[in-house]
Amino acid sequence: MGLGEAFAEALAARGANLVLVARSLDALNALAKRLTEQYGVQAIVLAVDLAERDAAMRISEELERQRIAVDLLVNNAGFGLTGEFLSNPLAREEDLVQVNIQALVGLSHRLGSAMAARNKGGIINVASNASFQPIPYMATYAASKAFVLHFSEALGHELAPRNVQVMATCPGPTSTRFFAATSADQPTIKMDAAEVVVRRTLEAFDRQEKVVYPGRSSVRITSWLPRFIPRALAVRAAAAASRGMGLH
Ligand SMILES: NC(=O)C1=CN([C@@H]2O[C@H](COP(=O)(O)OP(=O)(O)OC[C@H]3O[C@@H](n4cnc5c(N)ncnc54)[C@H](OP(=O)(O)O)[C@@H]3O)[C@@H](O)[C@H]2O)C=CC1
Ligand SMILES: N[C@@H](C=O)C(=O)O
Repeated sequence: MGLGEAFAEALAARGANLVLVARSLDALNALAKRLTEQYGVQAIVLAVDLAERDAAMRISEELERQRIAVDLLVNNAGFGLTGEFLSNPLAREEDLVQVNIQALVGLSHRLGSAMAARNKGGIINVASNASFQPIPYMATYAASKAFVLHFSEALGHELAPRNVQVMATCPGPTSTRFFAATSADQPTIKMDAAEVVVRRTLEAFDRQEKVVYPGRSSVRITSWLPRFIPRALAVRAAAAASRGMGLH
């Protein structure tokens, strides 16, 4: 189960109506049907490729057309690229920036504006344990997640007086399809379950936390270390970890 499906299920279990966004229409429809039947909520499906530059605009226009006001935006969609930066097609690297950063900024701006106007709302942005240091052989991905963390903290400060709560969640390796799409060699035993990561994320959001580390503590420690060692050493250590995961 991906983190997006786990968020959808946990929120449906709390009685929330859902707008589900991804590219895979059949999978979205199957999930919407299951959650509607199981939890009695409404679930609307929007099949959108967030790698397209106008994706956030099209989503917000469709929501306006259907007169849907979003109370909680979960910016979860994202993907990783591994290996040497120069060995990846530039178009894929640019897609990553578009999906992991630009779409998240676009949706935060468009839906965040509507929330601020209503003086009520919430945004959860999915960052990562990769947010805390540069990671050679995952360079663009880790940088995108550093962006998500910093952006969320700053936006949270700006939107707090408008009663819009913003939180970044920083999972460690989690058992989803994420790693299958990369060259990483990551045994499942070392990963957290998506349901646990989502439960801890939503509990932290309920406590009005700004940043949450919903993974196991051994991973959280690796997010502290770079604060206490020279940056060049942190980069070398991250490169060694990447090699350990078979990324180079
Ligand atoms: N798994 C992990 O170890 C960690 C993951 N994360 C982050 O969690 C988030 C969810 O990933 P995870 O569940 O693990 O991975 P999955 O690959 O299982 O899920 C990724 C989700 O993003 C959607 N998505 C990907 N590309 C696009 C696109 N171009 N347009 C629209 N939707 C897209 C996918 O749907 P579809 O393919 O149908 O479009 C899918 O729902 C990501 O932001 C990831 O970076 C953070 C830390 C750890
Ligand atoms: N666990 C992280 C990378 O190694 C991530 O998937 O974001």
